[in-house]
Amino acid sequence: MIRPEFVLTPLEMKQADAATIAAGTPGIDLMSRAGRAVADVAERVTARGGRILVVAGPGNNGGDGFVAAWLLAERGYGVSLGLLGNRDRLTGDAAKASRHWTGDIGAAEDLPFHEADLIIDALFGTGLTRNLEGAARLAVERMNMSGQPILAVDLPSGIDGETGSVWGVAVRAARTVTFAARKPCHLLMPGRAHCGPVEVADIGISPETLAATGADLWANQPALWLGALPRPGLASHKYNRGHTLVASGGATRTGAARLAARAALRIGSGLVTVASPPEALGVNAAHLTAVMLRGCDGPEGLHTVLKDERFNALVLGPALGVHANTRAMVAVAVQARRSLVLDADALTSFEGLASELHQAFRHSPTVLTPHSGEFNRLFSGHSDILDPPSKIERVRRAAFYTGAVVVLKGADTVIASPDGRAAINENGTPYLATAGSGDTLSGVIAGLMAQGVHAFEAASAGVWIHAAAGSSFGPGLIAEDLADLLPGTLRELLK
Ligand SMILES: NC(=O)C1=CN([C@@H]2O[C@H](COP(=O)(O)OP(=O)(O)OC[C@H]3O[C@@H](n4cnc5c(N)ncnc54)[C@H](O)[C@@H]3O)[C@@H](O)[C@H]2O)[C@@H](O)CC1
Ligand SMILES: Nc1ncnc2c1ncn2[C@@H]1O[C@H](COP(=O)(O)OP(=O)(O)O)[C@@H](O)[C@H]1O
Ligand SMILES: [K+]
Repeated sequence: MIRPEFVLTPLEMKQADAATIAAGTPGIDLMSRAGRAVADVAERVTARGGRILVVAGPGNNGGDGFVAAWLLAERGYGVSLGLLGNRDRLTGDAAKASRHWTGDIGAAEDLPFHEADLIIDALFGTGLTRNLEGAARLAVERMNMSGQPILAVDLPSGIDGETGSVWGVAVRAARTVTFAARKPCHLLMPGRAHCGPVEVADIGISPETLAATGADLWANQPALWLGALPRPGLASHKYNRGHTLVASGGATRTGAARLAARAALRIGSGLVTVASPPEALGVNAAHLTAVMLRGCDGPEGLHTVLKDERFNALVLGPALGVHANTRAMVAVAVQARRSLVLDADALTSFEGLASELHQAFRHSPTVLTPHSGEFNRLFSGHSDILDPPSKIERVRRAAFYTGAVVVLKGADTVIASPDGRAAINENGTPYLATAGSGDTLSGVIAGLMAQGVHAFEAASAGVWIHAAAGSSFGPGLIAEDLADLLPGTLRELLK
């Protein structure tokens, strides 16, 4: 069984470093292994004898750079090293590492970047806490302007390790080597776009040590939830594969619900019904086949429909309309304690009214699927939720506040549970940015919950499967395609 991949914050990484050192591995050994891993990648991508420039900073990231520089010189490369600041100011392991380097030391910003076959960026790693200015900024700008390939040590300098944001300016790396585990910046935008492919080098920090930091953030990959995916048994029948109900908008706003409904059916919900306002029954009937249809007039109608206990998962929101009636339907659904996915209008209807959702979902499995516009509208005025610089923290706080699993969609979708677990998704494609794609996602998640998958696993699996389906199609993707791409994606996953 493949382990789910932990993503460690810089602080947790520091704890794991410290624990490893306390258990008997000297810090300089960790640095030597880190530097060697960098040298190994550099060697792999640069022809023997090529010109390599190492840009070293004043902390331990620079220390890794010194190790890589002397190893590469030993292996026959033409290595030049530039340091930001003064050699005498280096301390600790970085000072120790620098003693191996017997060549000249130039100024970081003055290296002949255009002549490099490879630039190694060891300026800053996880220790960066303020904007790049002066020589540091110049060094980064010149590296980027050179057009030569840059190998980033741990992370591209100028990127914040925890949030993935840019401290004024940041290296655009061709590839990145990080140590022990990826950090949030390798998955979150814009950091991810600065990294290129990221390799994780083993520097002797054990998986147990990583886990002991209490990390509860993962890369959203099948290992995180594959075991929770439903597989129908020999004796399964449609009634024990769940029944998903999707509320439709009015007569001119019915497509979104059908997209969600078809996705719920494709992901394996045994039955799916569209709950339609009376005036939209005709148009819905004209477009539905395997998906069933039922009249449902507003909150009272929903209350009546939900008397049938077999409807065990609900989608509310896609094209439902932004008004008090939508809020009332959410209240009915919460009262009925069904698995619930709230998207689009069901979220926007609570603009400025998020306090009505405080702990509203703690008693029933609920997933909220806002994009960033919906998220900001929903929590407007809640600076404790909107202000943290880390997207992960914002989503976690929204989950704590509402008692729901929250999926903040985008190129770097983050899924967080009220219990603190969180995952970052990375298998999407910009072709998913198309009308109705989010409606499909809500159907996928609800369809999984209908089959008994817990909210966090349903949300994480749903996001990944939706993204994999979209990625398998690529250019020209429209939301109508997505549901029909689910079987291929599922087939791969479940084989
Ligand atoms: N034992 C460990 O902790 C290990 C750490 N490793 C490396 O150590 C790195 C972290 O090292 P550090 O914590 O020393 O941090 P960094 O090396 O990332 O940077 C901190 C240094 O940069 C300076 N600085 C910060 N912002 C600046 C700015 N805007 N302008 C100019 N100077 C600035 C700080 O004063 C400090 O000297 C990791 O990214 C990784 O590369 C690896 O060697 C593996 C082992
Ligand atoms: N650049 C991108 N890369 C990957 N996925 C994306 C990107 N942009 C949007 N998506 C995904 O596309 C979907 C769009 O959802 P949403 O904005 O709700 O669309 P709609 O309201 O039209 O249904 C989400 O799953 C989101 O994560
Ligand atoms: K770096």
